[in-house]
Amino acid sequence: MRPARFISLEGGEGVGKSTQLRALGAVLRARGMEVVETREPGGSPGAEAIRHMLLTGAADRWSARAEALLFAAARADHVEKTIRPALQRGAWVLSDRFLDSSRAYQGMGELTDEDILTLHRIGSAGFLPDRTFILMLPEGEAESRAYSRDGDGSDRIGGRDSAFHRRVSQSFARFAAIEADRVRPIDASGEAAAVTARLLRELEDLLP
Ligand SMILES: Nc1ncnc2c1ncn2[C@@H]1O[C@H](COP(=O)(O)OP(=O)(O)OP(=O)(O)O)[C@@H](O)[C@H]1O
Ligand SMILES: Cc1cn([C@H]2C[C@H](O)[C@@H](COP(=O)(O)O)O2)c(=O)[nH]c1=O
Repeated sequence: MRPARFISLEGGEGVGKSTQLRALGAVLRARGMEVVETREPGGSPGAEAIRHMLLTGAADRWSARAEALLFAAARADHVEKTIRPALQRGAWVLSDRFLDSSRAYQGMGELTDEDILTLHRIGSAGFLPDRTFILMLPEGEAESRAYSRDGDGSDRIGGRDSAFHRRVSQSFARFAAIEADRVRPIDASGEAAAVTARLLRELEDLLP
């Protein structure tokens, strides 16, 4: 029997991660697999409480260092309480964002990529997904998808300026280029069903 797998979906705001996570979950369940759909920040009661603290309030509510530590703490709880137990009982776990979001959002300013990886080693023993998909979409398209969903209301981090979000997207693209074994770029344009088909092609070698 093939082992349970941990898959993360990553990318900037509005690229279609949540939509694809649900679609992928439905396809895998139709094959008889147990699937746990989860998200970050969040995915366990403790991490959901931290999510609320991270995504609400004033833009300067947290310093860059406090913010990175809170994401790492939420992830530690998520891994321990939700992800590892699900994998141990044989379920596949699909997570809407994981470590690479911290690397892309928190690891390119006051803190470096190495700092974020160090926090992850401390918080979650360096636990990594078996495969990570980076959903890629031209900037304007992602923005208009997010706008059609949220209007002007975005969360504390989503509301940062477009230069910030451009750097985030560039960081994600870099991870896909330099960590090609784990991290796969996926063209997120076109119909949702076409994107799901691209994801499944890139997952085929791991499927039972
Ligand atoms: N392939 C697609 N074509 C057109 N619209 C789409 C497509 N996929 C998703 N959408 C729509 O775009 C919006 C953003 O999608 P979704 O919430 O899945 O993105 P996300 O990456 O999870 O966003 P965020 O990180 O900001 O939460 C939603 O309104 C969704 O219905
Ligand atoms: C995991 C993680 C997330 N973020 C940011 C990215 C988004 O702006 C929000 C999460 O909102 P979503 O609608 O659920 O995608 O949080 C981050 O900055 N760092 C992280 O590690």
